[in-house]
Amino acid sequence: MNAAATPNRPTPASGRLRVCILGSTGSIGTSTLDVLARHPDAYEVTTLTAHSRIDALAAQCLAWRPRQAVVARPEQATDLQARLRAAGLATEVLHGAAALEQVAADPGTDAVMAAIVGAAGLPPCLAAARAGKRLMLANKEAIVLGGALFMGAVKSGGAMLLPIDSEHSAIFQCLPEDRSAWASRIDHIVLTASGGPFRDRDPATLHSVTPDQACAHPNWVMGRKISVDSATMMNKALEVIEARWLFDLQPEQVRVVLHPQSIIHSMVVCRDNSVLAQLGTPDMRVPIAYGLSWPARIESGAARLDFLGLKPLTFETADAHRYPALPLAWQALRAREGSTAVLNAANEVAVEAFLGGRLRYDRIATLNADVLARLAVPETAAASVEGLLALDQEARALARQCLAELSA
Ligand SMILES: NC(=O)C1=CN([C@@H]2O[C@H](COP(=O)(O)OP(=O)(O)OC[C@H]3O[C@@H](n4cnc5c(N)ncnc54)[C@H](OP(=O)(O)O)[C@@H]3O)[C@@H](O)[C@H]2O)C=CC1
Ligand SMILES: CC(=O)[C@@H](O)[C@H](O)COP(=O)(O)O
Ligand SMILES: [Mn+2]
Repeated sequence: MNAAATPNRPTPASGRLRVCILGSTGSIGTSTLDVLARHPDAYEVTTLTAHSRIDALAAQCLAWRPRQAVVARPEQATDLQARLRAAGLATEVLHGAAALEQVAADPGTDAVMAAIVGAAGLPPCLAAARAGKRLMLANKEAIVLGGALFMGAVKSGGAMLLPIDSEHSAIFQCLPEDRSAWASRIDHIVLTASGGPFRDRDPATLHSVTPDQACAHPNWVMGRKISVDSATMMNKALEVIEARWLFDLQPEQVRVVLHPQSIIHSMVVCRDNSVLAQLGTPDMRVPIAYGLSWPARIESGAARLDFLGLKPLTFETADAHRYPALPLAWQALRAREGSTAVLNAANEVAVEAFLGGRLRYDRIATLNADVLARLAVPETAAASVEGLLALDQEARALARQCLAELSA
């Protein structure tokens, strides 16, 4: 196949890949800009988006001079537009959820970095997929919510879906470029999990954990929501579901092992029991650089592994007693389609409540399990975006009800 002729490996007149970053003010967004800054001749930033950090977005716009910027609300847009005009920038400032979809599908953009946190990222991801973009997916909640519908949009839109989540990038890096060869090669995959900040803590004491303690990840610096997910291992549960869809696997073909050093980012166990692993220092700029440059490789800024200076690489069982959220992934995958959307929605409500001081840490998994068990997913819910978004809302309402019951 002529790579240059495919829509996701475009050759714009400038010769530079035109990149939209959804969620540019976050951890993945800023790491993406860090990688892009190393390659000014290869990439151009067309679009930056933010939700609450408008000052940070303004600074990014001044540095990158994008064609478009998106914020959440009209008054933020008016304010930012005035600031950028005063600085002599022609950037058009848009606002709202529809604007995110618009910029994700913009014909003047070749590649979309999906770095919004949470279910809010699904509609713009779908828009990018339908428009045939190179879609670099960090926003795991979007694929957990979207499931088969998300993958269908990627296929029918002719998009190139590139995993950014470190584990899924690792698996992707271990697999051949020809996707039709994947099924015959893979026996199963092993996602590595750090175990988070409470790997050695007595589970009976987890009720008193504070948000700052939960966000103190041992190996990665990330946004607060994913940091809490890593502590509870809901992050790994979401990643199991994400892997099921990205690599078209059965639930039992996705396994998890604790690897506290986060040096092996995940592994493919092949049919012949050969194991392929991807290793590196824990730095998201590696998967981001690979998403931007695939199938080539570019400098990322990450430190190289020093094998002689490494601590021993160790492995442990991911214990369901310590991490009760983890088994919910397989439970949801085996239940009616749409159940993973329910689990994700419940978790978003639970984590927000925990970060806001309204839910005990050790009740996040309880709330998620309760919502998953109590909500009867309608048969056709997963057949349309509207059905999935309605299900997401229903699960959030039930989660808020469970929250009130747990706090009573
Ligand atoms: N951080 C990491 O290392 C990794 C992250 N991921 C995944 O990548 C995604 C982003 O994570 P991370 O960068 O850590 O998160 P952050 O919280 O650091 O950043 C989130 C970004 O999304 C924006 N945002 C938040 N809510 C909304 C909304 N409702 N609508 C539109 N934009 C919104 C934020 O804007 P603002 O800042 O202006 O409020 C910010 O730009 C998550 O899905 C996470 O699971 C996956 C692997 C690793
Ligand atoms: C960097 C990344 O991809 C995160 O999802 C990371 O995996 C979190 O680490 P654990 O969930 O393994 O603690
Ligand atoms: Mn990950």
